[in-house]
Amino acid sequence: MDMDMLEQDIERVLFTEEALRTRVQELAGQIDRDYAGREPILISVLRGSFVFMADLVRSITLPCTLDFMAVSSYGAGTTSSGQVKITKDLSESIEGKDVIVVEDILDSGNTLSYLLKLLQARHPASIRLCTLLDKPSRRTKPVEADYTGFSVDDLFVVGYGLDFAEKYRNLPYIGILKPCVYEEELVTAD
Ligand SMILES: O=P(O)(O)OC[C@H]1O[C@H](OP(=O)(O)OP(=O)(O)O)[C@H](O)[C@@H]1O
Ligand SMILES: Nc1nc2[nH]cnc2c(=O)[nH]1
Ligand SMILES: [Mg+2]
Repeated sequence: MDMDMLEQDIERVLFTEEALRTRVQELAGQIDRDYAGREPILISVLRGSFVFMADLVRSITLPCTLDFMAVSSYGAGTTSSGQVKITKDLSESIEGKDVIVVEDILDSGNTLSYLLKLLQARHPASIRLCTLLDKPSRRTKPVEADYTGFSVDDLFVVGYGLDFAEKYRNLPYIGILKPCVYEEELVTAD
């Protein structure tokens, strides 16, 4: 599947490459100011946040370190199973550190409420959440981000790390899929 074929599945672009670049740079600027004199550790929640993380850290000018954690609750569909699975834990201790959790999207809050609790129990000096996208209307768990790129309506979005059935993560922008794409996937899944 080449990029042209991926593009054909997109109904509408919500955030262009340019809009994402500008906003990610602004978030990095806020983090630079808020953490001046400190050395935060940024934790990317895989897989969705890998593109955002890569762009964000390259715009942060402070010394910082990185780690990765893999969590999954969506399976192949567009709704959360509600069960969060840790498929890869951190490589380093976060005790006494200033942690910034980096996510692509905050939706029901299931993933983050589970993860933030788990990380709090490891006694970091501080913990903040930076999410590129927030869908506040979908929240079932009380999670709030400290840094938010954009708020979005209740639409299933793909691209810039975000997938549908593991595809579309490599699109450089964020958009919504044509309804026929979901229908095809449902037929294939039967
Ligand atoms: O607020 P929630 O309703 O929990 O949804 C948000 C989470 O769902 C997606 O991850 P997913 O579990 O699909 O795994 P992925 O990152 O590997 O795509 C997304 O990357 C967030 O981590
Ligand atoms: N790709 C994708 N994953 C999600 N996980 C939670 N919400 C979303 C969404 O809108 N798109
Ligand atoms: Mg994720």
